[in-house]
Amino acid sequence: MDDDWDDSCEAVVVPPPPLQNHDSVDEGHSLSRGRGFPSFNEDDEKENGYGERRGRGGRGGGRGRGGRGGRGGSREQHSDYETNGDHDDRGRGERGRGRGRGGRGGGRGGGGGGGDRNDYEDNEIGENGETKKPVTYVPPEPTNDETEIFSSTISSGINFDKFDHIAVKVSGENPPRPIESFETANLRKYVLDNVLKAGYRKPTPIQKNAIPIIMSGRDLMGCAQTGSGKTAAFLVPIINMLLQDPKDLISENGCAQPQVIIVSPTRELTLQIFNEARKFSYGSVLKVAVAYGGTAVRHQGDNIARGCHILVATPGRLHDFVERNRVSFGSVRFVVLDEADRMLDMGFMPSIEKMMLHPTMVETTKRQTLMFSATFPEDIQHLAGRFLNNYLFVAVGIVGGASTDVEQIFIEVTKYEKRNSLKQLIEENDGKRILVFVETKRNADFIAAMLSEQQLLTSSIHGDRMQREREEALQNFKSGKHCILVATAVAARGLDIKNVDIVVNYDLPKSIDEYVHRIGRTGRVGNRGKAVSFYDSDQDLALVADLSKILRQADQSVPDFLKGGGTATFKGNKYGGSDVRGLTYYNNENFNNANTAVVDQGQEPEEEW
Ligand SMILES: Nc1ncnc2c1ncn2[C@@H]1O[C@H](COP(=O)(O)OP(=O)(O)OP(=O)(O)O)[C@@H](O)[C@H]1O
Repeated sequence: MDDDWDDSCEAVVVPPPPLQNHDSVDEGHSLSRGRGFPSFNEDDEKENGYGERRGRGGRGGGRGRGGRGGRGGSREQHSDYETNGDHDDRGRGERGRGRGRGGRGGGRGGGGGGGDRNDYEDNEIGENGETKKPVTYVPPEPTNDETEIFSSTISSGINFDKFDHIAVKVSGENPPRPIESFETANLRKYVLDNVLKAGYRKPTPIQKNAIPIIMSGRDLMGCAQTGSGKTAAFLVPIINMLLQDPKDLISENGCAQPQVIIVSPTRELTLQIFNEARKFSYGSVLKVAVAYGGTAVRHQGDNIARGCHILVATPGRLHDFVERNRVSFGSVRFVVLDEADRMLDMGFMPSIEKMMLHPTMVETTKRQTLMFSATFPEDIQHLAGRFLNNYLFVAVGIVGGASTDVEQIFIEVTKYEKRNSLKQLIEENDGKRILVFVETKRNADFIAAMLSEQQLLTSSIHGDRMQREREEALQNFKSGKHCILVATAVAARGLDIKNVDIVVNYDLPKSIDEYVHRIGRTGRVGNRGKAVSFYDSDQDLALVADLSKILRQADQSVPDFLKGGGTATFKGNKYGGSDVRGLTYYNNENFNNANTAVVDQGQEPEEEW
């Protein structure tokens, strides 16, 4: 299963009392000052659930962790990518785009026919249909407080208006005109009010284009830089259309038939999209439900069984419910793949195929299929084509390019210098909110413990942590209670966190796509951000060409040690991204001239560097 790789260790989690909102999270779970990190004794780790770890609060952050650190250096531990798929990246292990993905595949067998499970235990279903240990974590109920619902938005920054100068390319047949404003987008009053309550004054380029495309009934592949409003670009028109043309909410024999299925690769991103969907449908009749791994099955199942228009899910948990006959796809009007390139690479493809080809799934021409990401390698676009129907392709700026609002700094280090470099960087940026990416789960714990010893309030998030811990870590970072979050790739994509001042790549990722997503956790929606990456030539040489291309595209200087590294592996170029169908691009400004004809001009040439 793709998204619940760590659930089996959760059998011993004691369900917390229902919490009204995240702010009321029990402080005892804090990871600061050495509390709450997984034991370094592997036996302890096996036997201890979260509760027991908490009980060791008095154990100093440092002792024992020092020993772990020594081992960390010599003992290679694979990342979330390679070992258990963490959220999403198991077995990927590639450098560069579109090549060498492999290793995971397979997905869970069985279940294609809807399954015959109708039980309602808290056990999750394993990869081969086996029943796993029960998971009892019940997440806090989502808030109903209007102010809180609408406060999650990041305020747009000083560069927001510069979005308008980014080249937008649309390809495909009969693209509708982009909208100029939310007020003239023919939105229903409820929806427009919610958009305005969220503080949106002007649509971003992806919203200007995607909203009319979706509202005209078309399929879409949308590519725009990190933090440029892709979520609202699909949620707003979908919610508008559901309200415009309401269909009965169907839930028969406890089996819900959602009209919208939105899938994303990680649990936290799924939860975030769920909250965004609640925001834009606030006050309406629409019911939004969420399903993601690491949480009690029964709890989510009960909510879903009451019927929902919109279901936001991770693929593993979604299939779990499908196999239990709790969800079917017979009423689907929209399927959305967020982080679509990730959802369609080898790791998640089996799950996506299973959903798209499920016997109950509405056929391609009778639903709308929408895919969004900041990165969209061409080989993945090819794979996507079979799930789409005569789609439009929208590229805002360079497909796969980094946000130009992020200043990218590289520091050349050896692996032995990394720790001191990190400490120094944190000292120099006292009080700033810093997100530190590392490659391995073990290292995430080690670095978090090391920083906690220095009295720096630190959380960590990775695939070996229990879901409750993951959500608390993220919440502590979001609320500013902890200034530092140490994360693996599980936090690289999609998370929208206010005031992230600096992203640190303590370890550079294996692929340029992930680099782009990681640094995109800062510098969002027109705000400026900074990314500092530790470059270790022993480890990171294969990424050099891609990094220098990304830097040049963002008009940033390339340090000498990143020059001359061969040919970049990805094809985004200065003049907009490419639609693999080789169709003509219509720039936004030329929409008056864009007619119904589609002219095949062939593939855009790769830009020379
Ligand atoms: N038109 C707008 N005006 C002001 N703020 C906006 C607008 N659209 C989106 N935002 C805000 O911008 C932030 C980033 O949006 P979102 O998370 O949808 O970005 P994204 O493009 O999906 O990024 P990523 O590629 O990292 O997933 C959110 O806080 C969102 O509320």
